[in-house]
Amino acid sequence: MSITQPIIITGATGTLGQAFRRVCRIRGLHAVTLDRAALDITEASSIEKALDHYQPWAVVNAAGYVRVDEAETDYARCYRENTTGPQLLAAACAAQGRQLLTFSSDLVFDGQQATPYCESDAARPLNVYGRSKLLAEQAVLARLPTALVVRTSAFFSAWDEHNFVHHALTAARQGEEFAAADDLFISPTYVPDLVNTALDLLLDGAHGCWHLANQGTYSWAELARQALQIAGLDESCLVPRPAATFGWAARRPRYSVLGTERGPLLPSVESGLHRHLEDERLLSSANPPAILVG
Ligand SMILES: NC(=O)C1=CN([C@@H]2O[C@H](COP(=O)(O)OP(=O)(O)OC[C@H]3O[C@@H](n4cnc5c(N)ncnc54)[C@H](OP(=O)(O)O)[C@@H]3O)[C@@H](O)[C@H]2O)C=CC1
Ligand SMILES: Cc1cn([C@H]2C[C@H](O)[C@@H](COP(=O)(O)OP(=O)(O)O[C@H]3O[C@@H](C)C(=O)[C@@H](O)[C@H]3O)O2)c(=O)[nH]c1=O
Repeated sequence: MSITQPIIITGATGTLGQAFRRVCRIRGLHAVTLDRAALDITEASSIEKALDHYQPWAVVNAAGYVRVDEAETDYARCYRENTTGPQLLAAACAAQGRQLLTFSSDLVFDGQQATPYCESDAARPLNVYGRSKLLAEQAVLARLPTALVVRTSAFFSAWDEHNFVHHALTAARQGEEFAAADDLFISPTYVPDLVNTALDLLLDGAHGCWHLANQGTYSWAELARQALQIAGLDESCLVPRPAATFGWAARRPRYSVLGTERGPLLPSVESGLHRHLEDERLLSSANPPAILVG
């Protein structure tokens, strides 16, 4: 790669896209984030135009369709954004000799296992979103075997408000009840850890499927409880409930904890929660560090 060539990041308006922009800035990596208008991943001509214009050494696909329940009925859009998009990106990167990093999910698994899922474990999704992600993995690696496909899960970060931990903390601070599933077990993932490690792997030329999530097995209710405990908030607002009582449209695996046969690369969930709360404190202070803002 030439140092004048950037990384281009799709999905500029989303949680992951914004986190990549921040981390690249912090690390001094030359990166350009592109929103849907600048690069629509479902349009081959839009991809080609962006690649020709920026001549990136790598493309990070942070775009996707994440509304797991709506996907059950909005499946055409879900497949277009989660499967067709990555497939077109992989074909374009293969044609032009560029590297690609794209993201998949713990929801490719059916939850029948009782031990953490590794990269080589059989994937059998239970819902439309999970199927769209599994099809994407297969399509991407078939077209571009050197692509880096990262399976990850259950984002949390203080860098935006669109996540479960933020909602739990906000409810507790406002003295409102917060119901959380106590029978779905997941791998919560602190977005800055994910982004830093995914970039390390990309820079190292890693390829194939990797599981990246913070270490620990949590139900959603346990995740909320630990966040409240670390924040020193009253836990009485927390209402642990079985998932079946939420009336979600999409089935979810009972257990989708991500392990890895490549060696764990991310620290514990507890460490991520401490840093989430520290970031919150810094961002709400009178003079937040410039590097953390925007
Ligand atoms: N959130 C989570 O807990 C997890 C997420 N993931 C994966 O991480 C990725 C990012 O998720 P997250 O940041 O949470 O998602 P967000 O919903 O926050 O962001 C999705 C982004 O994708 C963009 N986008 C959608 N369709 C297109 C398109 N056709 N062309 C260009 N951009 C498009 C959206 O743009 P616009 O604003 O225009 O709609 C938005 O910027 C996804 O692949 C998701 O499956 C994996 C595991 C867990
Ligand atoms: C808002 C809220 C959610 N939940 C549950 C529902 C859900 O299972 C979980 C998180 O809610 P969400 O709908 O945000 O996430 P959900 O769609 O289940 O989670 C997934 O997102 C997709 C994109 C992924 O790829 C997965 O890794 C996973 O994180 O927490 C509660 O228990 N209480 C609440 O108040």
